[in-house]
Amino acid sequence: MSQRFSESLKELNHTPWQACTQHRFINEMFAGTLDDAVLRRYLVQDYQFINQFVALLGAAIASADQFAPRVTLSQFAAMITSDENTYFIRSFDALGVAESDRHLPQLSLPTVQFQALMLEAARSQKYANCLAVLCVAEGLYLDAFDRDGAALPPRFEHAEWIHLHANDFFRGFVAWLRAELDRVGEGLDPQARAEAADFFARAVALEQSFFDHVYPA
Ligand SMILES: Cc1ncc(CO)c(N)n1
Repeated sequence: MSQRFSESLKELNHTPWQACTQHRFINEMFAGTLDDAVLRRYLVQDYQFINQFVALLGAAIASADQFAPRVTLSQFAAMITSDENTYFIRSFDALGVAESDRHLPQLSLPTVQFQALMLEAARSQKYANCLAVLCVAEGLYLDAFDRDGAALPPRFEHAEWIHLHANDFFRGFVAWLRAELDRVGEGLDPQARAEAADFFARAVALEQSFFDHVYPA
């Protein structure tokens, strides 16, 4: 009972969580050896993920129970829609991504499924469900990209993506998200906890298929 809710969810999903944090995509990005075609597919699909992700942040802001979490979530939304958004645009330019693929690409199955999961969490209007999905998306990326003592690769498309998910602001936000899921989880009845746990598990599985699917079969 004393275990943190956020920690217990991570442990329950340990196998797919670890498959993501040790994924070849992350390793190749750190090594600077990632195939441009793989990165292009990833970024084109991820920009569509981010679109719905910002909407999920909006739903978390709307369903939060206090002003303080609204402020923290809004500040994170500000980062995503400024520094992270311009990273995508500059990377699309560097990788020669066509205008149509930036704004209206053909969506892959994992992208469609992830968008649907985020929309479902948003529409539930339950803060805990929104937090569960946010905790996966950001917590998993922190665990994947925040590697002790690892040098940044030379190209900005690789280095900046790593840095966006391994800096003090991001570390602080993920620590806050985990504590917030613990706090909100405390007040839930068993059914609502199970519902949030289910969102968490589905999000982890989708993170894995998202990394997998940018590689040719
Ligand atoms: C699919 C996916 N999950 C998480 C993140 C982190 O925001 C991202 N950019 N894309």
